[in-house]
Amino acid sequence: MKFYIRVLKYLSPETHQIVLTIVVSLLTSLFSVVSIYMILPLLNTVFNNNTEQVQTAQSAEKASPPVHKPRATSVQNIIGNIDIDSYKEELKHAFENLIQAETKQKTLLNICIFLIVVFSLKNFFLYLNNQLIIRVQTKTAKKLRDEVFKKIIHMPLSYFHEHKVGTLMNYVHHEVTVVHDAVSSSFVNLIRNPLMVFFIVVVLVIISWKLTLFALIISIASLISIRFIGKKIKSYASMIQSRMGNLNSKLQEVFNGIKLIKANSMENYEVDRFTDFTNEFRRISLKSNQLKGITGPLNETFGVAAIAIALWFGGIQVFSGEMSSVELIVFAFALFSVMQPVKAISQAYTKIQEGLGSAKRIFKIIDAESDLKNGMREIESFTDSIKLENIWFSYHKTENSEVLRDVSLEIKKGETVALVGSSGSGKSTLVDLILRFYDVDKGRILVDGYDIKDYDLNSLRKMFGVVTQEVILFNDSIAGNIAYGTGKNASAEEIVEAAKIANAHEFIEKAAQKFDTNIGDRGLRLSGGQRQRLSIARAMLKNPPILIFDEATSALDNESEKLVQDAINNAMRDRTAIVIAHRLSTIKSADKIVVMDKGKVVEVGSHFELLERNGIYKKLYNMQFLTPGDESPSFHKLENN
Ligand SMILES: Nc1ncnc2c1ncn2[C@@H]1O[C@H](COP(=O)(O)OP(=O)(O)OP(=O)(O)O)[C@@H](O)[C@H]1O
Repeated sequence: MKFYIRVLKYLSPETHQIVLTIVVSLLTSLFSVVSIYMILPLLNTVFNNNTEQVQTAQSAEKASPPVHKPRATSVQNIIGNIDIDSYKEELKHAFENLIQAETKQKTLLNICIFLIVVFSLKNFFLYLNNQLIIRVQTKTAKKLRDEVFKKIIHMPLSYFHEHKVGTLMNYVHHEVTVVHDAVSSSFVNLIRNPLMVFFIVVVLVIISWKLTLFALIISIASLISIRFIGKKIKSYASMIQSRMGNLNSKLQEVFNGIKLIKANSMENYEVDRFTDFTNEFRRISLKSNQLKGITGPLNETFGVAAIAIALWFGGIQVFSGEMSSVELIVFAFALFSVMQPVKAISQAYTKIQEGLGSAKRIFKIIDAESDLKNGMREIESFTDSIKLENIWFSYHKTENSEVLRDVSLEIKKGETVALVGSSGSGKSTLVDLILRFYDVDKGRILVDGYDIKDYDLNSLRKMFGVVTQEVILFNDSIAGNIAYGTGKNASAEEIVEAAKIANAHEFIEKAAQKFDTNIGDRGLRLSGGQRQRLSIARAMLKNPPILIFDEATSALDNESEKLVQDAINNAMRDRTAIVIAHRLSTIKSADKIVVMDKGKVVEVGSHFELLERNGIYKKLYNMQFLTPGDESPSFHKLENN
């Protein structure tokens, strides 16, 4: 219920539209019922051939054996002071006055015209009603979708490690759609259909309260059984929902790693895994649909049973002269008409339950607290240094899982600091902590003397330009890709200038539409080195005081590497830079080389100081450059320098 109220709160700004929807629902229901009730005078007029003069329902009734008095008494006995029969008579009179004409034929014509008008109005209001519901429902879904996306995108990086991409996509897409459907179902089945049922029941009671009572008992039995099945369906539905998340993740994983799959001829293996998955998915869908399928036939069986009992009981009343045969026909028709909304109401329970389940999951996302608290301090420029003071960090927050242990380091403005060390020694993690993708467990990181936790995250990250090995490019023009993330409208000149610094200008000029060339989905139409240089150009346009290069050249061939390395050297001029590199050749000229091993800083010094120290750096250096038969040009380059 709590969640239902919360979903309703999303609708609350649309109060005027909701009120209008209710009014139109009322009119729709009213006209639907009037159109059913109109059949009574129509049948009376058509079936009564005895007189030339107007044959009204009342006169038809009067022509039948006297039945009202004993019935009126019995109704009064049961419903106290309410004299239903006299209301019924008044209603009939009102109708008859409206349609009565001098001849039977004219009366019939009036009835038919009235019928067309009433049905037209009913359908007009039905259309209006549906349109109003769609407006509110799509607005609610849009609001929810925007909010979920906004929340997710602002969550810290750790959140994305904990949640599969497919599951997150499922929240934004599928779960919101389920709530969207539940909203319309709520409007129709909590407002329009109940009103419709109410009005039809009034008609039924007017015709025969006894028959109505029978039908009501059957309806209640039907509702109870549907409710029971609804619960089962709900649990299957949420199971399918979570599997849908897995499906998205699975597809994402496979298509992103398509190169790896093909290189290892793993297509068939992936097909088998996918087939296992779809088999399981089908099994659950089948079970859920088996249950869903029972709902319809069960409803109809109960509905038909209600009508059959009503007809049997009504027939006996007609035999005993308590009601006319025309009334019985209209009663059966009205009862049949009430079945559809009752059925919809009973099925709505399942739909609304599914919607509430999705709403619950969506609100869990919306309410998720980010463990990275934003600071208030703005940082306009980098003036002094970055200091890491005895920092400890672990991804899993369990004992002995620390990735960084008691790391202290100072990076002064204008310095180029290189991080080296074996794979998994914690270099990238250290950089991620400086960017505050995660918070340190112990110790602190200071930028210009203030803890980075005190800074506003956006303003802190504006100080950095990051170039990583995996370059993320979008399906946009080259210029658009370079300008991404600058937060300003970069001029064409600025973009060209950035491209020049990044050694990218030459290949861009050769492209079909130069800077306007679309680079295709994820930049696949570019070589690795070109992508790297675009990424450097992007960092240059942002013009940050501190640059971070994470393995920026490790995936390139020697020619590309040289171009990218030159671009990096250009970019680093007059800037503070943190460089992570596996190839030691690329960081030889760094002011400070920090050697990391198993999460600790083990050596710090210049290239030659570290070689002299004869420690881990020397070992790494020997491994990379002095292997017999190593023809690495990097080696020659280093030695020639
Ligand atoms: N998101 C993560 N969740 C859990 N553990 C992680 C995560 N990222 C990295 N690690 C672990 O932290 C340790 C340090 O990883 P990190 O990427 O910082 O090392 P690295 O020195 O940059 O390695 P490489 O040179 O191979 O990139 C490794 O043991 C790695 O498995």
